[in-house]
Amino acid sequence: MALLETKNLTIQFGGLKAVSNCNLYLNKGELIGLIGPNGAGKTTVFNLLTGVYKPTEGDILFDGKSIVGMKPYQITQSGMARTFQNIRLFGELSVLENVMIAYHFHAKHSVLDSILRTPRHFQGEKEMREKAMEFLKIFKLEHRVNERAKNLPYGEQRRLEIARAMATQPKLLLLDEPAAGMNPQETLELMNMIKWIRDQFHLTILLIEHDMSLVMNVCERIYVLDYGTVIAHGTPAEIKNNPKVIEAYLGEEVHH
Ligand SMILES: Nc1ncnc2c1ncn2[C@@H]1O[C@H](COP(=O)(O)OP(=O)(O)OP(=O)(O)O)[C@@H](O)[C@H]1O
Repeated sequence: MALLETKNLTIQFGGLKAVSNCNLYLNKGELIGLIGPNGAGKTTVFNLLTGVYKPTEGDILFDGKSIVGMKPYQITQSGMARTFQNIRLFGELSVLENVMIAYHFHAKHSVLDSILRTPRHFQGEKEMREKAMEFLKIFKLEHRVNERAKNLPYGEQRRLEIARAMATQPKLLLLDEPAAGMNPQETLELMNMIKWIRDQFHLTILLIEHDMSLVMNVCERIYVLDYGTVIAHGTPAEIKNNPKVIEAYLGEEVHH
């Protein structure tokens, strides 16, 4: 069964259809790429999926239920997490605190427990800290736990953002250009890590990436957007040889 399915998803900004009749489906456990030239509508698709924008037309089914009209926090609670193209961390907070904040979504102790400092509060905090540490280890950030997020090198900030998204215990993880600004070695490590967390946590992942060669190596299927429309969909091998895709990317080179 599809974990996520969009049906004729469309959004119009003034005269511009940023996303037009977009049909995506993601089966449970798949790692899917969403690629396309600059301005193709990739981030807008994420904003639609996460409730930042409401579609002009169409539907989004998550785990079989429509999520159109739900608020972003409700969508997060229902099991979808994302990272952003421009990193959004709490720069002044420590690495550990950044992850613990996300974990609060699933906290078993209430705010009242925290205010009253009940035993449940301390137990809850302890569990949260342990869970957060687990994710930080996976993302090789355990040596940074007490540093302020803003002082981390760029590649580590990107990994921290993913660790934080993971702490909300999502079923679906949306990653917006996770390797942007990383060097080839960091990129390779990150891609291996993404594959690993997918397997380990039985996650489904949708990954936006500008660089085609990069998604080719990790994704099982790829959707290609151009001017808001899906112009191609298939396995990496199919996408690589698709004339429409080649044209869209060649066109981009001419324009830049
Ligand atoms: N809130 C908005 N209001 C008006 N236009 C918007 C809005 N958000 C996005 N757009 C437009 O929608 C189109 C798609 O933008 P989007 O950021 O989704 O593309 P993208 O594929 O993510 O590009 P990039 O690779 O550069 O990040 C662009 O023309 C953009 O200017």
